[in-house]
Amino acid sequence: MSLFVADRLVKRFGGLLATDAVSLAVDQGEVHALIGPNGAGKTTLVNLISGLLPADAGRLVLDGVELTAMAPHRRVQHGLSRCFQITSVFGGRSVFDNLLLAAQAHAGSSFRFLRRRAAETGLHRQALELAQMLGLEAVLHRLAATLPHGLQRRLDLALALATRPKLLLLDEPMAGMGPDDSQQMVALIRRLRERTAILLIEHDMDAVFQLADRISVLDYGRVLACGDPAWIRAHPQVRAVYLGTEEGV
Ligand SMILES: Nc1ncnc2c1ncn2[C@@H]1O[C@H](COP(=O)(O)OP(=O)(O)OP(=O)(O)O)[C@@H](O)[C@H]1O
Repeated sequence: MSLFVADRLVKRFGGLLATDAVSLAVDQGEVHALIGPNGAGKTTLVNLISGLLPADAGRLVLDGVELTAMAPHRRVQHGLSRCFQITSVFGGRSVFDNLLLAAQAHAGSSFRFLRRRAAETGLHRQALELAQMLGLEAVLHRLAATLPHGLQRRLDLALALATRPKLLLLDEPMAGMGPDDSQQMVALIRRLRERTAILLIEHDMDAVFQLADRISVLDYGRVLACGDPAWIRAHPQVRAVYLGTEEGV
């Protein structure tokens, strides 16, 4: 059984059917990419999954738990995390403080029964572990706002991971990056799949084809095709949708 299932999701904006009975599954350890031309409905779908938008119909299930009617923060408690295109770091705090605050926010009551000192040590360890995982050890004491773009995006990712997600929604992680930063991000995301399944929305087709185990193509709010990268690359309708755009597959 799949870790995550979206089943026949529907979202209307007035007369526009932005999400037209979309079904999608993500397996444990999988990177599932969602691609499609501008306006295809990718952002709407991710907003339905994270709970920012209510669905008009359909169901969402993560690890056997029905998320459909849950508020966004409760979905996070049940293992869904989202890394936004917009940065969520506290610019005026150090990288380490950001990581510590995120670990603390998630730990919440789970450290309640530990003595204060033990709780602090546990949180410090988690913050350092996140820094190591994302290659941020060298900038731990820098103010987050002074980091170059690529490192800020990595910090964003570390903050999303602090909630120990089962499924991570990654919304254009390569946006605004040059080729070097993008390549480093690809390597990082590849390592993350050991920790969490990933639903990746990305316009950078090189990154998508390097990372995805499976790709779903959205067009006019519907899933046009879903399959492994080789199959998608050869799919005549997918090629037709992308033909003539810079994102040609
Ligand atoms: N809040 C809204 N009200 C009305 N229409 C909306 C709203 N949000 C999105 N839409 C419409 O729904 C359709 C899907 O938009 P969406 O932003 O989900 O596409 P997308 O695939 O994410 O596009 P892009 O790649 O440009 O981000 C578009 O026609 C868009 O204009």
